[in-house]
Amino acid sequence: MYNRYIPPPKENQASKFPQAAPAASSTSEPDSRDVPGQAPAEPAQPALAAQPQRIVFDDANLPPVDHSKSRRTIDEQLTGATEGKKPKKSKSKKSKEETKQDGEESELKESKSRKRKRGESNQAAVDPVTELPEEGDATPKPQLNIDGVADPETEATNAADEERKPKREKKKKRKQDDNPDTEMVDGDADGMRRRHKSVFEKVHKALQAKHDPEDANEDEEAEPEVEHGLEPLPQPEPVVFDESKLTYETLPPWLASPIRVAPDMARPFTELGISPESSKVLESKGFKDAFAVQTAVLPLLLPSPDRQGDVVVAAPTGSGKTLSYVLPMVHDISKGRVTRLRAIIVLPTRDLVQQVQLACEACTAAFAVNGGKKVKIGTAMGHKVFREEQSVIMGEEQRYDPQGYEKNLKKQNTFVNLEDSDEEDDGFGLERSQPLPYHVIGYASKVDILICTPGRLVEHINKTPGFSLDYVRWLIVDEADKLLAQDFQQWLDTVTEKLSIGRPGARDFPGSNKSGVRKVILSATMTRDLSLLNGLKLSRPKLIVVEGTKAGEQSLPPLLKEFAIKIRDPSFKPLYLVDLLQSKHMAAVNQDTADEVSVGSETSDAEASSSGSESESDSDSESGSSSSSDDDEPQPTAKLNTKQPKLSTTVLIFTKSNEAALRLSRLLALLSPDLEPLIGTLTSSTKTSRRTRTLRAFAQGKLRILVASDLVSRGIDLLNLEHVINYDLPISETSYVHRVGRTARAGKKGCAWTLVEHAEARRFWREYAGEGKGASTSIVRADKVERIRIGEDTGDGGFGEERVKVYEEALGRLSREAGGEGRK
Ligand SMILES: Nc1ncnc2c1ncn2[C@@H]1O[C@H](COP(=O)(O)OP(=O)(O)OP(=O)(O)O)[C@@H](O)[C@H]1O
Repeated sequence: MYNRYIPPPKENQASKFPQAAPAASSTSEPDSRDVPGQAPAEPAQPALAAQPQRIVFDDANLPPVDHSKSRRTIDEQLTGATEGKKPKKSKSKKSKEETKQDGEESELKESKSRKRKRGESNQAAVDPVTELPEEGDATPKPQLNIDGVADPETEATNAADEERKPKREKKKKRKQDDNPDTEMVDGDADGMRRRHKSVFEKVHKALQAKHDPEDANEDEEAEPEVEHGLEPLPQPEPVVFDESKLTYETLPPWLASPIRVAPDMARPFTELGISPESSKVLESKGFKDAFAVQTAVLPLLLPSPDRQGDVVVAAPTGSGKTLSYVLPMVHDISKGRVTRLRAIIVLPTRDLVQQVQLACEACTAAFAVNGGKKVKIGTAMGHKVFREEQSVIMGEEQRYDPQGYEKNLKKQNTFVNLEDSDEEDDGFGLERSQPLPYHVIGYASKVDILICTPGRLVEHINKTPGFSLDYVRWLIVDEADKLLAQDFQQWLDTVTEKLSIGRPGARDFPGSNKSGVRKVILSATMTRDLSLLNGLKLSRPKLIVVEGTKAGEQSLPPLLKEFAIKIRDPSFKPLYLVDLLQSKHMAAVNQDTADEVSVGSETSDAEASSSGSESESDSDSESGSSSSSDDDEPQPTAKLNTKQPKLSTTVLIFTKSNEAALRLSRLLALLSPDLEPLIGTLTSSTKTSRRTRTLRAFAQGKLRILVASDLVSRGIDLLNLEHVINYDLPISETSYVHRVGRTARAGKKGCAWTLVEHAEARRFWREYAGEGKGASTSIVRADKVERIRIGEDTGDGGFGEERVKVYEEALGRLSREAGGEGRK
């Protein structure tokens, strides 16, 4: 195919159109749109004025009208020319105008006589506006200005039409001769219509040509056609849009060009600026070498005169992000003497608050050596009564202040009853002490680091007397994508506002010229949404990512193996789960996993039993909410497993809701009583103290199976957890990444199993596994997801009769218990 040569459009092409567009003949007609007060083209005809349809504007009732604007707009529409160009008229144009004026005069006379003949009955001719739409185009209207008077500027462009007038006159005459009757009634109107029509067509054509240069060129002076050979004309290189690149480049440089760290990188802490003494303590706690993400983050956060910006970390689950910020933060604070609130760590759940508290405590010991300050750590997460929490994190201090002392003394004397005064009831959880002479009672932080949930932090900011962020120089936001997406009580605005003000010198970093607040933002699934990140008001941020991932991708731990199990009949899904738990697949995958646990030894452990019977409420007696360890509990009529199951590994099972977790936990116990003592339940409605006990029992190996809602899908570090089972499909790729990331942590192996129902298969394979037609996933993984067959013990895709019977009995019992019937 060869391209046709198209001459370029002439520059002044558009400006020619007005000249080509003739003025409507109606310029010489009096018009119904005449506005009194402006000189009409000719005196109004009394007969016409009597027409009932005619709209006559009365000067007295009308405000003065400035039509110049609308006229200009209309003209511009028509001509495509600006006013500035209008005065440029050619000589020939001028002479044409003169000719036209003569023609106008004669036409005016002719028109007058026609009108006299026509009389009052011909309305259409009276109001040309009603005729104009006949052309199917509103464009002609502008041929008349809004006063009904021909626009002189438009008139000037009508010379060409005037030249054709004699022809039309002749034609009209011929027609009149042919049909004298018509002429009597419609002749004038028809004549006008034809004239309008021809004008409109030309204008229309001109306007079209303006938009379609190809057509316009046809009317133009023909450019000599350039003949080409048969070879195609040289074409520019086709532009290939690399969408990923485009998206990437829309990010600011710090997000688009992150600092990349190899996932297998490891270095001794001493090489990263941690003293040998501190490193020794860390080693004794199990932290021998720094993990990859720590090797990148520590140098950026440890004291240094040149590296001072904020840090954003996007690294896989279990890669050691916690230590990467806790170490430098504690290191910095341990250099001080006075206890002030220096750091805030914000986390989405209480369990994570407690977990990070343990990590902080491990590190405080490491930096308390060599005379460093023993950093004090507090938590605020709403697990205690507010006043109690206040008294844990804030305390009174006697400050020498004679002037303040006198002032307070005067104030106190003005209150008759101090007990009732507002002054006394300051909402603080401590009994107020009496000030020493010449001292005032102030409030001071009892902790250097506060680990908290966002809602509780805001409460303390708003309600706890003396609670201030004036000295805070570290703000850590862990699981940032979650915290930024859900703005609990507008916590971020509240905190950033407080951090933006402060006393001079209060935020100075010891041993550095840095002053201010260092922000460290972390997640395994870090958002690149700038509208969210902007809320953090980061200063000169740097992004750390683990190599192998691009913007918007989230990588799984390298030693994680993933499996998918097809569920042929969802109504038997719990049986598939039981079969998986009792299959050879549920084996230890790491050498150092605790020895095989026999059921008999576990049942004797009181703590495991109590933890295993986690319930949704505080009451252990609440039905349907726990896998009770009552000895006298009757067993299902037919036993599923005659052999003693041995679970040599640890399993975390995710369900879609609290309710589902509780039901499944109970059903598992009913279907497989041998497993019952090993099962614990974790849901968001479980009391914090119970959750803590369950987690401890699991860490000790007393519990081996945890059934949980998504409460523990983020951040929770379950020691030696080897298998994660997605009993219910997670709601998103992000949720999948966090759930399966509870295993294969800290360089260990782990397995993730997903039960996939037929209706979910498409979504799972495309969006989560990234396989099949139209696959699209943000998840980066070392190996493909493997398909595993489980259950279906009859070989025909179903379960044996005996199992189905047991199953139905268990379901029946579960529903009776849910209906209020207690456990026997
Ligand atoms: N240098 C280290 N040496 C040995 N173990 C480490 C080291 N750093 C961290 N760990 C351990 O690795 C595990 C995972 O660490 P951490 O909880 O910080 O991971 P994470 O990256 O925050 O994961 P998530 O994104 O799931 O919250 C923890 O058990 C932690 O104690």
